[in-house]
Amino acid sequence: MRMSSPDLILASASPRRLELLATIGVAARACPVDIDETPRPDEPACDYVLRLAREKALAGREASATPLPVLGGDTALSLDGRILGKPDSDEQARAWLRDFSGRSHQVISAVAISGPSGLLDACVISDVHFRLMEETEINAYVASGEGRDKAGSYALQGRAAMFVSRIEGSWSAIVGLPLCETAQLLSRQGVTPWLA
Ligand SMILES: Cc1cn([C@H]2C[C@H](O)[C@@H](COP(=O)(O)OP(=O)(O)OP(=O)(O)O)O2)c(=O)[nH]c1=O
Repeated sequence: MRMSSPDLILASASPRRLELLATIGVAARACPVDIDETPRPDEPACDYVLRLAREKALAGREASATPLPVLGGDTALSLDGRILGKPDSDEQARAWLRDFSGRSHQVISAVAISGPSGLLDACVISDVHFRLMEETEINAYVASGEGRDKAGSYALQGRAAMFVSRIEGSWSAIVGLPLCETAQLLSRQGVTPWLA
């Protein structure tokens, strides 16, 4: 992989989006930003993740002082009109997984890229169906710690794949960054390292 010259700045503290970008040949340099992630009253989930992705990209633009494009992303879940981010506690994670058991919820993922073409963004909604889970499985999964820093308290790319019987949408969006839409936005910002 090309390590010396990044294609863009990733306004994120999480290694996951860096790894996802690397899978499509994009080298990013991480620039962590700190923004308030509290949803506004009655804010629709897509509006919420788009707002946070844009705020991350703009905060990254200010913090990094670089001409490179700056990418922000955000992922949250929607279930019965509630927006779920990362769990506050193991107890909350267990309660959420009980809610997911035997039904579908939505994962909403946004990307925003600040670059020469302005601030471009996209929001992707995916349906994730969980099979019925036993209480012992839920307890063991939460105790594994895998879901602690993940939206909705699970990782589809990890052990939680055991519980997900089907998805309708974008796998990469569910695990943190919609790569199809990201590549299209990057092209519009003049970044196409996969063509080199
Ligand atoms: C649903 C799901 C989420 N996630 C992750 C993706 C995101 O990293 C995280 C959602 O939190 P985010 O707030 O979107 O991102 P982050 O805190 O990891 O990184 P930053 O804010 O610094 O950019 O949940 C998975 O890894 N797998 C999954 O199956």
